[in-house]
Order: sequence, then C-alpha cells, then structure tokens
Amino acid sequence: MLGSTRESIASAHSIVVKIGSSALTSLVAGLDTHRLDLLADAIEARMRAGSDVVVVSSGAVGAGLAPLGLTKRPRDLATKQAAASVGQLALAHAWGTSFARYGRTVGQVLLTADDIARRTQHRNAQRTLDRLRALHAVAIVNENDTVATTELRFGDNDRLAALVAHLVGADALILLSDVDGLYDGDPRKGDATLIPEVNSPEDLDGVVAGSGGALGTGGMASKLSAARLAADSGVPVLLAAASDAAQALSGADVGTAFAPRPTRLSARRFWVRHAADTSGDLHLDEGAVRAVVSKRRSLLSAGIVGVSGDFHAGDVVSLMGPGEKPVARGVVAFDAAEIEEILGRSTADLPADMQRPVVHADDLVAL
Ligand SMILES: Nc1ncnc2c1ncn2[C@@H]1O[C@H](COP(=O)(O)OP(=O)(O)O)[C@@H](O)[C@H]1O
Ligand SMILES: N[C@@H](CCC(=O)OP(=O)(O)O)C(=O)O
Repeated sequence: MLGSTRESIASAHSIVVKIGSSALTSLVAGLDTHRLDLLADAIEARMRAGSDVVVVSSGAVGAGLAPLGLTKRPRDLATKQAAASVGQLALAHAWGTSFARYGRTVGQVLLTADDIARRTQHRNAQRTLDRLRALHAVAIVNENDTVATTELRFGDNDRLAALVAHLVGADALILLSDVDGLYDGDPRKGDATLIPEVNSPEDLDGVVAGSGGALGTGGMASKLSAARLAADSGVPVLLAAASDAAQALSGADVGTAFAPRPTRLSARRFWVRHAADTSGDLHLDEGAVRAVVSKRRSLLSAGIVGVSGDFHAGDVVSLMGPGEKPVARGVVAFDAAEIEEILGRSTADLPADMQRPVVHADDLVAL
C-alpha cells in the first residue's frame, strides 16, 4: 500500500507544495532567501521533469516582523495583518526573483476560507490557477491575511494547501516544514520515533501531535488534519523537511507518506464536509444520530429536537448529537423557521408539500 503511495507521489503530474513559515523565516533574520532559492531549485527541477506545481507559501507574517521592528510573532489580529501586508510583498518578490533565475514567471494568489466556501469565488480561483498553469507560470498561494477575520481564517496554511490540492485536482500534496516527518511525539520534547507511513487512522493511535514553533501556527495537529482532508479527496500526502525538498520532490524515500482513502468523497460531499461554512445547527435525538451516522439515512423532522441559527434552505448546517457533539454536516432542505414548525413531527403528518427529508442522505457527511 505504502509503496504505491510513494510511487503515486513520485509520479504525480500535478502537485501542491506547501512551505511552512519555519522553513522560510526566522525571528532573528526574517525571510531567508537562500533557503527559498533552494526550494525554488527543487520545484523548478520537478517542473522541468514534466509536473505542474502550485506553491502554497507561508511566511508573510514572519517576513514582515523585522521591517516593522517587531521581535516576536504578534498575538493580536491587527498587528499580524499589518506584518502580513508588509511581509507578503517581500515574500512574493523573493519568489519572483528566485524563479526569474530560470526565466520562470510567478503569480500571486491570495485566498480566504470564504473564497473556497463560495462557489463563484471557488470557480474563479480554480480558473486563475488553471490558466497560470497553462501559461507555465507558478502560482504562489497564501491566505489573504489582511482581509481574513478571526472567524474566516483558515486553521492555517496546511488546511489551505489541502483545499487548494482539491481545487486544482492535484495528484499529490507535499508539506514541507522544519521537521523531517511525523513522530510519535513532539521531537522537541525528547525521544520520539519517526513514522514513515500512515495507511489508516489506526496508524495514528498513540501519536501525540503537538503545537508548532515560534513562527509556525498550526503545529503537527494541523498537518494531520490537512493530511486527512487531502486523503478524503483522494490525494496522497508527503510530510518532509524543507531541507530535504530536492529529495521529497524527486521521489526519494524521505518523510512520512499518508495514503489517501481508497474511494474519494464526491466534490459535493467534500465541499459540505471541509469547505463550506455552517450557517446553523440542528439538534438530534439519539435515534436520529444512529440513523444518519451508522445507517447513512436521511435526517427526518421526527428526529430533530431543536434548531439554532438563522439559515435558509440550501445552506450547510451542523448536525449535533446529545451533549452538543457535532456528528455530521449537511445541506438543509428547509429554512430555520420552517424547521421550528415541523421538528419532532413524523413526515407523514406534515403538509404534502413538506414531506421530504430535512437533510437528504446524499447531502450529508458524518464527521
Ligand atoms: N508528533 C510530532 N511530530 C513531528 N513534529 C511535531 C510533533 N508534534 C509537534 N511537532 C512540532 O511541529 C512543528 C511543525 O509545525 P509548525 O511549526 O506549525 O510548522 P510550519 O511552520 O512548517 O507549518 C515541528 O517543528 C515540531 O517540533
Ligand atoms: N498566512 C500566514 C501563514 C499562516 C500559517 O499557516 O503558517 P504555517 O503554520 O507556518 O504554515 C503567513 O503567511 O504568515
């Protein structure tokens, strides 16, 4: 299984490479253009070998600190956004200068979670990335930090990279960081063993995924959830050290390879599960939780005990089990106000024009 995961990464035609802040910036020296050049070298080599590469580059905040006289990563959103606006300019310029050594043009693509969640923006971003690829330019993607609000933020760029991999239909996602793979515990805290392959969720039993470094944001936990997200869309993931970029991009046996799930989620269900923002919650009784989670049935009005949020038919909502535990997500077929009227009632007792599931099984994804 793993052999085939590494083989599919080695032979992938379309690749998303995500580079973490810790690999490109440091608190003392800011943006490290020498390391960035080495990464561009490895990416260019893979492109010359026939692959399309989209780069997701973190590092805007890290690159903006020194020019603003800041000595540590700010905690408040406004200062982070100010640092990102300064740093993004330097970061994009550095990528442009680096790829120019090869006569290669770069394009900057700044996205927010909202862009990925809304179909029109989603399609526009897809088209831009596609056209850049057709024109042999490298897209340098980052979160649009200056407009993203706390609620709109990606968990971090690992998640953004996995969503971009889905968006461009990539065959592989390579996450480059300051650590050379997934360990069973945080390697900074002492003895830990590298895990070369993750084929199923059981391979993660007992793994402690800790927080990131001074400049990283998500730590290992966000890389694991990004790997799962990519796996859901059928994309194999390699997590490796940025210092091993040349090996990682040329198919060498480095880092941790994550196998994709054998059957990928449909684009619609992937969107419901990972990309869309939820507009409200439906609260389910035990029987309804069993029906939608274990039996993969549609959610009927009889199993709903409460509704919160002001949403409309067609919005994505969270399905909450007893104890306020989110158990599924789905596209709702009624407005919130209509559900207030029908909750707890069996479908046969509803007016004829309302006799349909509240969330159809095809529009529902268990978490
Ligand atoms: N189980 C683990 N395996 C590997 N690294 C881990 C683990 N738990 C925590 N880490 C830490 O996560 C860091 C990488 O996350 P982060 O700093 O967010 O990187 P990036 O900036 O590349 O996104 C590593 O430097 C490592 O110390
Ligand atoms: N958009 C931010 C990066 C946020 C982020 O996810 O950072 P990292 O965990 O280092 O990939 C920036 O460019 O500084």
